Amino acid sequence: MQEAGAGLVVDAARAEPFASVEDYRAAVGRVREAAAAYYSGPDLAMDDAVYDALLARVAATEAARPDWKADESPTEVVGAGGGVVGDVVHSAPMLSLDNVFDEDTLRRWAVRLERILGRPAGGFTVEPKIDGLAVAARYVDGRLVQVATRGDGRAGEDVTGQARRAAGLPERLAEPVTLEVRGEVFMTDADFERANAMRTGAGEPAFAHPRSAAAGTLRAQDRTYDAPLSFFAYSVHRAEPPTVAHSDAMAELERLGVATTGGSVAGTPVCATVEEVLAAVQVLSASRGTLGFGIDGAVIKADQPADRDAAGSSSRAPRWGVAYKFPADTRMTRLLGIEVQIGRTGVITPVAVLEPVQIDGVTVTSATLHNFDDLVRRNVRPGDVVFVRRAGDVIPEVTGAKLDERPADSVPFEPPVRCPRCDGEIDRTQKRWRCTRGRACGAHESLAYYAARHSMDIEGLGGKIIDLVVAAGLVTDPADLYDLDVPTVAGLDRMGEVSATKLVAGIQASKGQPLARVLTGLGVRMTGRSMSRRLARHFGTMQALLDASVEDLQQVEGVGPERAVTIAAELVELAPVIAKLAARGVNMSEPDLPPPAVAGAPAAADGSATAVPLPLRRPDGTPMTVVVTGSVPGLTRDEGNEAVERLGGKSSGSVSKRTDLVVVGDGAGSKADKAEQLGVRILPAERFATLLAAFQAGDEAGVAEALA
Ligand SMILES: NC(=O)c1ccc[n+]([C@@H]2O[C@H](COP(=O)([O-])OP(=O)(O)OC[C@H]3O[C@@H](n4cnc5c(N)ncnc54)[C@H](O)[C@@H]3O)[C@@H](O)[C@H]2O)c1
Ligand SMILES: [Zn+2]
Repeated sequence: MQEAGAGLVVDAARAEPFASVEDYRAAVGRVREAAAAYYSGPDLAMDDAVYDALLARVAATEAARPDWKADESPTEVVGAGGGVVGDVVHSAPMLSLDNVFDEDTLRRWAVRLERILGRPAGGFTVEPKIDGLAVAARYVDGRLVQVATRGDGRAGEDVTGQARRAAGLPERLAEPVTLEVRGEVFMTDADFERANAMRTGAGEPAFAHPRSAAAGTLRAQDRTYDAPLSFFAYSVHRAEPPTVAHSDAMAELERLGVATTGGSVAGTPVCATVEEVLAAVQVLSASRGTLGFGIDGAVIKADQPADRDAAGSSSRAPRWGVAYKFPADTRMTRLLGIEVQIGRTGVITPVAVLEPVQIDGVTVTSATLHNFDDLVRRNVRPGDVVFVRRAGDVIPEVTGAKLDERPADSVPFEPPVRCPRCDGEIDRTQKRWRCTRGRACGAHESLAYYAARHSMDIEGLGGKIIDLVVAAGLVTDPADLYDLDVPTVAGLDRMGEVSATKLVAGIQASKGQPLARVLTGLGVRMTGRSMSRRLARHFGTMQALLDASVEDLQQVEGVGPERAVTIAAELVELAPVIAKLAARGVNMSEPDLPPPAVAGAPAAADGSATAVPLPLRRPDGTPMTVVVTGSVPGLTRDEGNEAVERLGGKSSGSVSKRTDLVVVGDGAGSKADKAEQLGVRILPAERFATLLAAFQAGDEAGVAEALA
């Protein structure tokens, strides 16, 4: 038997069965309630990840204790039994699909299909699994006469009135044919925005996310507004059995004027082998964030009618097709607060601070709320349970709130009245609010940060002078600094010729600073000094860094998916300033590190060749934690820390039991004492300088001696 629940059973292998029959029954009850809510309208009981996990545990329990199994278990019926049964009886059952969650299981599915057929299948289609609601649409003589939901798979509800408005489901076909089209009614991301604007305009609560918006709209009885809907077909049924391949039938449907999954931006490749299918699934998964509509997986189907006939279906799902589910991209979590962020150009945006939530393996702690209009329109409040979507490499967004769980004492967020950074006026004429001072709003802070000792280290460029040049309109970004000349600066209030000359010379001298400092100075969000150094060393040049993909960025130690996305977005935003800096002759590369490789020497983790193994590594290869205190001959404090990292260590500011080494130089204070108390190894600063010199010269014996 178990062909029907195959997908569930496979996933169940990873799920934990319930310990008691009571717990099992309670879970079945919760699944049924959730499915009923899911298929009947805009409200959700739980997010898909939680639902899928619960259902997997139900299936695991049934596998372990078949004697406990509930009648009509949600694992065995279409839509877990949650569909609303209507009075439109389907011409043929509308089934569910079995699920697979990884490549191996898909391969096993294909092997099983081949065994049933007694030969390899004659090709597969790979379609996007649209995250909407299934409907069947009947055309008689080319006219749309009836649209029904899936219901329990046997009979569904009549939704003709609302479905007629779905883009892609035309009133009339190009030819007067009689057929039934099946497909998914959904909302594109853009439709979702428009729908919520209409809804809140009509005084109704906003939808929480696109799928519930589509479900709510399709089943709305009396509509005071016409929220947009879309449709993609994924199958066609005619009176006579099919003779052409599924892919050809769909192309024909497209020609008749119906939108299909194959005609969408996602496309529907036809694949000869399972390996080709897997490659197509990969491509689809990678494009997930950029399609403009939500998908929750890929649907793989045997393309040939003969294969479909031979494979047949169980009562719940066909054997000739399967859904390759992608990890859920939408989760529910608590909105802890709303922060106001002011960008470099003065754009003011609300940012959601979230209770950490795992989305597709990434811990998400903050998300964009787009703009203040949206915040009002989506009716999201601090304290709400919200829906957070993270699709592909895009910055996570809050799509809406779960209104039935809103705390009684919640209050709407008060948008700022004046710019929170400079107290200036806010321009609210555009969707994206801006500080009227634009780039100048944050200029003081960003210039001070750029000039600071740990960044570009520009002597003489302190807060007062920054105020002067910003107020005079001479400088709004760091690149403008390099255009300052002595006569202009000398003409400023309280500036003499001498100090002007010194300042301009200091600014010009900073052009030679290494890339790591340029990066630090630019203040890329989610990077600090040591991360900037790691990025600079890994990529070597600014161009290589700008060209890096989000995946490339994750090759750098300490850069996870959330940080990589932010860094990539920041670099795009900074690109104009970076180009301006480069045009003014600011160095955009990291000086060569350790000397060229000697045969047989290991390559450094960052890809640069080293002659000598990194000395500040523990036996297991992880970096030693090193504190530099007091002065190291020939090095500034920052350079001392840079040197630690070059030598493979991790520099830290405070001494603890976990510190591996403390470098003690002249002027060292309490840190040296503490190191002694804790018994942490101490290296005199001169020895450290010798170590660095030996390392840079590729002198392995010298390195060993310095550390001895
Ligand atoms: N959050 C909740 O409370 C809750 C409750 C119930 C279901 N769900 C979600 O719904 C999923 C299961 O329900 P379901 O109705 O999507 O799936 P299903 O397992 O019944 O799969 C079949 C459905 O996939 C859809 N589909 C989309 N694109 C398709 C394509 N190209 N070809 C064929 N079919 C296509 C159709 O609607 C079809 O009816 C679960 O995985 C779960 O994540 C969530
Ligand atoms: Zn401002």
